[in-house]
Amino acid sequence: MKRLITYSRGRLSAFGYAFRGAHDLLSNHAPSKIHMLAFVGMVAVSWALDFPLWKWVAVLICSGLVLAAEALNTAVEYVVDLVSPDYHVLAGKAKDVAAGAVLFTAVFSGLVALLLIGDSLLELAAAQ
Ligand SMILES: Nc1ncnc2c1ncn2[C@@H]1O[C@H](COP(=O)(O)OP(=O)(O)OP(=O)(O)O)[C@@H](O)[C@H]1O
Repeated sequence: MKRLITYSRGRLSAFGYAFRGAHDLLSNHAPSKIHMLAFVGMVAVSWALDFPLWKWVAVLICSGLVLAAEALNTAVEYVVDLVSPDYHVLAGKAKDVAAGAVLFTAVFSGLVALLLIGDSLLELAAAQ
C-alpha cells in the first residue's frame, strides 16, 4: 500500500511538471500561441460546418501533433541554449531541424484542414 501511494505521488508530480512545461510553452513562446489560436479557429470552423466525428478526430490529431512538435522544438532550443550558448554550426543545425519538424506538421495539418473544409463546403453546395 505504501509503495502504491509513493508511486501515485510520483505520477502526480510528473503530471505537475508536464503542466508546468505546457504553461511555459503557451505563455512564453509566440509561435505556440499562434498554433493555439489556429486550433481554436479550426474548432470554430469545424463547429460551424457541423463536422462528423471522423473529421473532429482528424482535427484533434493534427492539432495535437503540431502542438507536440512545437513543444519538442522549444525543448531542443532550451537544451541547445544551455549546452551551446556560443555559436556552433551543429547547434544551429539542431535548432533548424527541430523547427523543420514543426514546419512539417503545420504544413501537412494545413493541407488536412483544407481537404476537410473543402469536402464539407462541396457537400453543402451539392445539398443546395
Ligand atoms: N548557438 C547557436 N549556434 C548557431 N546557430 C544558432 C545558435 N542559436 C541559434 N542559431 C540559429 O538561429 C536560428 C534562430 O534561433 P533562435 O534560438 O532565435 O530560435 P527561434 O526559431 O527564433 O526561436 P523561437 O521559436 O522562440 O522564435 C536557429 O534556427 C539557428 O539557425
